[in-house]
Amino acid sequence: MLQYVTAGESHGKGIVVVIRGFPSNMEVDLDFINEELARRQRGFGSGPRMDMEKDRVEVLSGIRFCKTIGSPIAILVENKDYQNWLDIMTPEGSPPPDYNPVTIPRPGHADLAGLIKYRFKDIRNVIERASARETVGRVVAGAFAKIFLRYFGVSVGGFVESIGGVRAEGDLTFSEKVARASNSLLRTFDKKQEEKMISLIEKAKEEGDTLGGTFVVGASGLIPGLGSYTEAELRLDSQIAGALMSIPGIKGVEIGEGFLSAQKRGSEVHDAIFYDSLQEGFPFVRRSCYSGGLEGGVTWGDFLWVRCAMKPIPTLRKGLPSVDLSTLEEVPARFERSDVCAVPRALVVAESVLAFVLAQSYYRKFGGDAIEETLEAYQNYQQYISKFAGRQKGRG
Ligand SMILES: Cc1cc2nc3c(=O)[nH]c(=O)nc-3n(C[C@H](O)[C@H](O)[C@H](O)COP(=O)(O)O)c2cc1C
Ligand SMILES: C=C(O[C@@H]1CC(C(=O)O)=C[C@@H](OP(=O)(O)O)[C@H]1O)C(=O)O
Repeated sequence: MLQYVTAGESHGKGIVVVIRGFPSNMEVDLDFINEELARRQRGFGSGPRMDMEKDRVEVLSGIRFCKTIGSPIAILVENKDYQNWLDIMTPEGSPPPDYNPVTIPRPGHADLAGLIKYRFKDIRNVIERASARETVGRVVAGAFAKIFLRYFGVSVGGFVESIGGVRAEGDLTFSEKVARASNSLLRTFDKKQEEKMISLIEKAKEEGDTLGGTFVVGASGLIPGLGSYTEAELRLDSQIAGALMSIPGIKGVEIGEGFLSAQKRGSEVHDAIFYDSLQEGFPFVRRSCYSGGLEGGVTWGDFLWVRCAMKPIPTLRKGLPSVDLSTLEEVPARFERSDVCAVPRALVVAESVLAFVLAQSYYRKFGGDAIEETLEAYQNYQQYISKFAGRQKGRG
């Protein structure tokens, strides 16, 4: 079973991720993992913290001479900002005499709910772990997953579709959109609309406000048969939705055109099946992908896509009404250094969690202690898939 766990506070020593279950002998490109971390840091609308941090992995275990050795992989990514928080984030001693606990919760953040739940007096304890700084660990795990998926010819990507209601437009394929988005400031594919989005973010910033948006993530090169309809938790759509929904700020996930299809007739949204004898490998093709590439919680092969909605950032410079819990007075919510819009950064996190779920489903299907064994099982399955049409013919 492929799994990971992250640990670490936003202003603590660093973020740690422990990943278990990857087979041995997998080539690990640390430059690629560091580039994934850098991608998570970039994106118009980010706050000043992203100029301060230079996220890079320090491998603590599980890799030798650029290859996995089958043991748990432990990685540390240091927080540069820790140096400015030593006396506040120290695991030892007690708070400095002039330290003021945080007592004004921000609407939209975990502050109040976390304070109540964990019986704290200082919201700082909540902020530190609820912060999306933790997503550093998810991107590291996702980068390993992307490396694993490459062995099977799978690539994962995405693009921003809208910010604050301004939508990118263009009749392009998924991969064309991903390619165009990859070197744009907001990771979107429509230059013209991007300018409008940037102005919107600048205006929100000036006015002490924040913005959210939507993005699409997907994968290509998939085999048919990942996931299962046999048990609720094995459905790949539920695993993907759960993983994406766990990203801080993500409030909506739809598989393919989930919400649009609710307004249409079946004949308009179910992806018809065609037989193309010239198609190599798997000849049953679809000419549309409203379903997002999943039926019954199982991939039908090649392509899969999902749309996510991110709410506006909860920390507003012009704080919404809140209550100072130490006086019970109504006061504006505290402002603490923050992003204005993190949709392009959240997209990188979403790619990572999607990659990890897909890596889990490949590993569940093919297993193996060493990557050679995983590939052997995969090749057997590929052979079965390529002969599938021939075997079925005449059986009806
Ligand atoms: C990449 C990324 C960056 C974020 N940056 C901030 C930020 O700077 N300030 C903030 O208040 N929230 C930020 N958020 C969102 C909060 O972490 C999130 O809204 C909060 O943890 C509450 O969780 P919920 O929105 O899922 O309910 C960010 C989220 C992501 C994914
Ligand atoms: C640190 C990151 O994002 C942080 C996420 C975050 C939040 O509340 O989620 C609040 C801000 O934290 P800080 O006030 O320490 O700058 C963001 O910068 C990061 O993405 O690496």
